[in-house]
Amino acid sequence: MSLKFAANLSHLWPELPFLERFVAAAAAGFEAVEVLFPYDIAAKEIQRALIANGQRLVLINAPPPNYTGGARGFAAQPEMVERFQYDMKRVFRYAEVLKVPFVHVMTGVAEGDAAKQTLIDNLKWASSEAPEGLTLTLEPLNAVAQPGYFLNDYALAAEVLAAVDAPNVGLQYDSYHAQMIHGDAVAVFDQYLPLIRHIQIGDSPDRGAPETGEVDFDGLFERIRAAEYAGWISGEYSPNGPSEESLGWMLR
Ligand SMILES: O=C(O)[C@@H](O)C(=O)CO
Ligand SMILES: [Mg+2]
Repeated sequence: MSLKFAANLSHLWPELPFLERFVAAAAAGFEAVEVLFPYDIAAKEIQRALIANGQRLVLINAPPPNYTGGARGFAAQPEMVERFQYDMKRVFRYAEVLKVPFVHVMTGVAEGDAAKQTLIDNLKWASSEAPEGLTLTLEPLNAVAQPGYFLNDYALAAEVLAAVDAPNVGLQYDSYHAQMIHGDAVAVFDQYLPLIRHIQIGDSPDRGAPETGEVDFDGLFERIRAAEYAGWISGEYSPNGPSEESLGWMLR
């Protein structure tokens, strides 16, 4: 089976103005892109870029940090429940206009049992409010990249997902974070495969392009193929040079 690739335009082609990154990604063969926080730009403008370049937007993050003071989410913050619901409604409208299939819900900085329960409750609410066809994802982020971030471990993500128990909420696997957190990105993929709905790839420890660090990409792509994974695989890393020259992983 052929794998489906996407380019993360928040990371790739950093030297280009935002809307020109769609053009560069199309020229490199990407029919799908993801943008972590597109909310600075009117949905219409992004829609125009997608149509002009024959692309679809497969993932955005929530909530919009430019709109909510820069925080990397607050889905696990007990005092922010009202704001979470308000912001998620805005995210749902944005996702609907752009027909986005995945929204990564960010937990923010938090710790403890109350934070975990808040995250579970917020996700239960969001899963029942999400528009048809939209899947919400949780992505464990490593403590070097996101100090104090609540969801910093795959086992914790699995625990939360089991408690939420909703078909439209799943795991976002990122090889860079998996390697940083657990030391073996391939083992993490194997262990949590049944929960994975979306994949991002980058190497560790510097978050460079695949094959510039410690992640075993031969092993990872072998497992992805063996699993007959039918979702998206998005390049989310900081290229050390022209982005076009960092795309060897697509040939796998
Ligand atoms: O891996 C990451 O850092 C991203 O996927 C993300 O969503 C953090 O903003
Ligand atoms: Mg990621």
